[in-house]
Amino acid sequence: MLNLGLIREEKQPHDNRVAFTPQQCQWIMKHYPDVTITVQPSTWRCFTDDEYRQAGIPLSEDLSHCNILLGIKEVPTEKLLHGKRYLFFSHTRKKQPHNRRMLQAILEQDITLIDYECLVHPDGQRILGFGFFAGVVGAHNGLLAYGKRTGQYSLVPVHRCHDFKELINHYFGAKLPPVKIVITGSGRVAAGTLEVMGLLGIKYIPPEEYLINSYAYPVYTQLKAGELYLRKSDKTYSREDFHLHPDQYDCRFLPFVTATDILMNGIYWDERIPPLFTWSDLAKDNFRIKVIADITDDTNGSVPCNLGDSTIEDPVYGVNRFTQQKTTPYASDTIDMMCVSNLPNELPRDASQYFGDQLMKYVFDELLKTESETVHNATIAHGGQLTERFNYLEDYVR
Ligand SMILES: NC(=O)c1ccc[n+]([C@@H]2O[C@H](COP(=O)([O-])OP(=O)(O)OC[C@H]3O[C@@H](n4cnc5c(N)ncnc54)[C@H](O)[C@@H]3O)[C@@H](O)[C@H]2O)c1
Repeated sequence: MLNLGLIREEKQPHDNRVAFTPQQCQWIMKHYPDVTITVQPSTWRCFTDDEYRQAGIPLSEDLSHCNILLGIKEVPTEKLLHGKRYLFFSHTRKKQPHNRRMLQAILEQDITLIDYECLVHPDGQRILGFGFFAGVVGAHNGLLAYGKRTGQYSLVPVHRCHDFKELINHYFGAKLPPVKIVITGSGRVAAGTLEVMGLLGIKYIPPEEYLINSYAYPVYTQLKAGELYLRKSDKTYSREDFHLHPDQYDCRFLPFVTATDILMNGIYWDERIPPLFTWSDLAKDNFRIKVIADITDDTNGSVPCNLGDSTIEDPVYGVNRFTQQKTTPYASDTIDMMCVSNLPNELPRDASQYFGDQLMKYVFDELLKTESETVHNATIAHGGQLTERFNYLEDYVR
């Protein structure tokens, strides 16, 4: 018998997402007679307690009978239950200082920690992530900001919509000016931005044509890593080599800054990868980009004028192109930056459903097995010890 518990998100500020929707819970209980699900009540979850109740899913404050507890964000140490098997995003594998105490408590309390982020397919691709809806919301927010800046159209903020379906209804009849949009990346985030392009009927143009032509209707192009980076020595690109030695590559984004109104950035980035452009490029007269939806969202990262996160309530700030200072947006010398770090929380019902679908498809049966390589490889702590794979965290917890 497997007793699953969906825990209430306790980390501040409260996250509104959940691992399984009421309908998904119902489906699981119907198809897996040996599995029960109990939901800890919550007033801030995107699905209400009543929605679970109506789906026939029991609610209980006490989850001590559960053998697996599913959350989303880190669990405050005082809320951890001794000896349980937990799945959530622990953000400990890079030795994040703010989660050190939590991992220590997990070890002290004999808890098994399986980290969603470490669950991967055999080819190394991550199984779970919220990137798709980050891409959807980020693209929408970028367009909304451009509409505010130009005064040419207006869009409803996503977080005012009940769900994605309602957002799509708002797109009916939306007419955009002949704007040029560049999308970077090819992962889940990029897929979400492409979804919005499709829904709004924005036309795809190959990069070479996009660079030299003007259009009487809205268009976008997409730059994947292979189109963005070239090895300095021989002007080639190999994915494997780039991932190993990104510092040996040049970035080819610059021509696009003179041909683009909105940048939607969804490319993977770390410190060794060259940025898309520099501050001095930004100060030049021919720098045409007016709005950047930096969905990747690394402060001073692939987009150097990302000066830190913005919030769902106040998603856009301005950056003065010459003084490099943060200011109010939509002024003549500003580039307007959308740098929300928790975009999927604007569409929590859909983001949760998508997450639950992936969890169901690729992880659930693994959890039921006594031995699973997928689960084993994502297990950070077990029986009061770090697992072999995560032994490198020893100095972090000691
Ligand atoms: N703002 C938000 O709310 C939000 C939400 C989710 C994700 N994100 C960020 O967006 C970015 C993209 O996320 P995603 O979900 O599309 O990722 P993804 O895992 O779906 O795709 C990442 C892409 O980067 C490439 N990649 C992976 N490892 C790489 C490496 N070492 N070097 C170079 N390229 C590599 C992959 O080939 C893939 O094409 C990430 O930085 C992520 O943190 C932001």
